[in-house]
Amino acid sequence: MNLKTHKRIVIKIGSALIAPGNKGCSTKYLRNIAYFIQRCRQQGQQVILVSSGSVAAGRQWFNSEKSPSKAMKKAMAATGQNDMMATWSKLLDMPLAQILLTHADLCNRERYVSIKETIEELLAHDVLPVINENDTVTSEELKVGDNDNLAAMAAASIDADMLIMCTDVDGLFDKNPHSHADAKLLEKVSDITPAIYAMAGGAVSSMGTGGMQTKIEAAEKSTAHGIDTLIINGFKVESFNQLLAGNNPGTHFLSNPEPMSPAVHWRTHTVRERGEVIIDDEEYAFTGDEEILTSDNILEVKGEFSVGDTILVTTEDGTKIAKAKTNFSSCLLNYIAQEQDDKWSNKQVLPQNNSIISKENIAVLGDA
Ligand SMILES: Nc1ncnc2c1ncn2[C@@H]1O[C@H](COP(=O)(O)OP(=O)(O)O)[C@@H](O)[C@H]1O
Ligand SMILES: N[C@@H](CCC(=O)OP(=O)(O)O)C(=O)O
Repeated sequence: MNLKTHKRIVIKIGSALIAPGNKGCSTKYLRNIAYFIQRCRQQGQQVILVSSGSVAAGRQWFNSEKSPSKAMKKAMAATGQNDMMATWSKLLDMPLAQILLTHADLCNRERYVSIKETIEELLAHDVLPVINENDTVTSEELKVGDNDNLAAMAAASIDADMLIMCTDVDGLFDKNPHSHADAKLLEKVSDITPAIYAMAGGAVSSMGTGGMQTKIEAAEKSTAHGIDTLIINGFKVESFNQLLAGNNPGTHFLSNPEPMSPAVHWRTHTVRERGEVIIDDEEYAFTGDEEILTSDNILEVKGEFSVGDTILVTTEDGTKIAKAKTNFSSCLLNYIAQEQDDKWSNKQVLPQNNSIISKENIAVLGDA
């Protein structure tokens, strides 16, 4: 792992670094990070910042009980976002651009392309993009929910080659270091298996969202796109010195040498499925030009979806086969599925050999 060989770096900063101790924004830890960003840019590298901390920064202005309501958190975010941007502006001698996103923005192909084009333009003009989730407008359905996954989705959208997640511990340990004194740091992870996920303890720092679980999810997304991914301790200046010296100061998740195509990656790792089609368990070829999945194959349809939505294709035993764009609505597919159950009905609802899913950019899933 050598930072210097990377050209486009996404750096994600956790809340505890922005507003340590819940006392509003502080420059205490951000100075080192600002210096690191400046050095990267001097070396000719492009940097994109994903900054958490709006809720933590805004908290001081609210008479907040221990666990604030969703509405109060949104109000804190709206207040703290301003302080957070102002703090970065104070530390970074460069123009900054604020980009507030929701999951719905990233799932919509037109908006996704628009986000990518805007960031490309900002980078071409040496403006530093600062991304956060648009907490004020999010709902359960619309939100990413944590900035680790948001950073990975953003990194993939702009074809970054490195993602650095700065947090309050040295990296991924084999168990939560806060509750296990004998926890050992993993320096390199080449395969993100269920055993790696099992290392993430439930605990999250007092200010963070998602803990190690969401960082591993993010690493799975970004490495699949060919992005080298690091978790480092953002409290320690030494982490940044080591990075600049070309060393790995934390946990390095190795990028996949054979990354997915960007469109397949988007469908697999950014878009959420709106429903599910359960098919019979014959073998299907999800590549090539042949007809792939016809109405004859449908056993059951779950959820409500429209033409063009992304759906999950599974078999009866729950095996996930693919994520793909549907050519038909759930309403029509449900009708067809029911017609097939009716032995006396011989209705031909769809032309034979009419594929249920679009043949473009099918994401074949691991189980297939
Ligand atoms: N296996 C593990 N290795 C390291 N940290 C872990 C592990 N399991 C759980 N954690 C927790 O994850 C926390 C970091 O995540 P989080 O609080 O969400 O930080 P951030 O705000 O930087 O995103 C650590 O403080 C630690 O309590
Ligand atoms: N959008 C939220 C950050 C959510 C989040 O993921 O926080 P963290 O786990 O500290 O990176 C905020 O600005 O407070």
